[in-house]
Amino acid sequence: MNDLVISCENLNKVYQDGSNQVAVLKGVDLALQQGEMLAIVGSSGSGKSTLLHILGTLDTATSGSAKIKNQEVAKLSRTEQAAFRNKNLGFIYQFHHLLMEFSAVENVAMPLLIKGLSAKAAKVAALEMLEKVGLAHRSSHKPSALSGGERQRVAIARALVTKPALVLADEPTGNLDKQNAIKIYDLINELNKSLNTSFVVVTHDLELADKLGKIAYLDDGKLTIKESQHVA
Ligand SMILES: Nc1ncnc2c1ncn2[C@@H]1O[C@H](COP(=O)(O)OP(=O)(O)OP(=O)(O)O)[C@@H](O)[C@H]1O
Repeated sequence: MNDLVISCENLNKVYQDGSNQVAVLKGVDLALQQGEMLAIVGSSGSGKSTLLHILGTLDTATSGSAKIKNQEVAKLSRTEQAAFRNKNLGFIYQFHHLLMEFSAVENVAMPLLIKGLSAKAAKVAALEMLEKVGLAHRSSHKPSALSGGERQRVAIARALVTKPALVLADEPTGNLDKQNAIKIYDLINELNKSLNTSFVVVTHDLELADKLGKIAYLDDGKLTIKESQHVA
């Protein structure tokens, strides 16, 4: 068994837009080893979110193969896909999607409660993860009492608390200023090193993309991958 966390071959996605067919992904190949990180860049509408959704089992390709941890995810039933997501994947979005009426630690504990952990065990693990993202001292605060950067840290802790093999992030710093965005990418690098979690991050910002190990350029439905110049 290889250690590929992502293996895509000849992935195609065609949207039916009224009577028009729109080909968004045209024969995308992608391989990522466990622990590697990848930034996906490309112009608006180039298909970055579409690709991320396919990798996240939230959408299916029109044709081709998408394996996550050697599992052809399109072959799973909807219920199996949900279980697969809970076990193997974490998600981070531009707008953190935290539950505003719950504290930071309650937000981070939520995926573990859904998995069936006891409230006590979930809280202990959530506090540990908040410590890793530098927010242990803000654990009892609700999102409304946190800064934008702190909220994104809580969202990262929530994505990682189940120890997923792969985290998929769509413009995770799109809502932050540059200084805070850089801090979030530094944190992603730290967590990648300590947990061996793979990250695939969609961003418009080439400078931030360069902080991850590889950059994939999506253009006219094709993906070109380059090693970044960044030395961690
Ligand atoms: N459900 C859909 N039906 C029809 N067309 C769609 C659908 N979803 C996305 N598209 C089209 O597919 C193309 C790719 O969309 P996608 O959201 O993946 O791009 P993106 O690179 O993430 O863009 P952005 O950077 O603006 O978020 C766009 O032209 C979009 O309009």
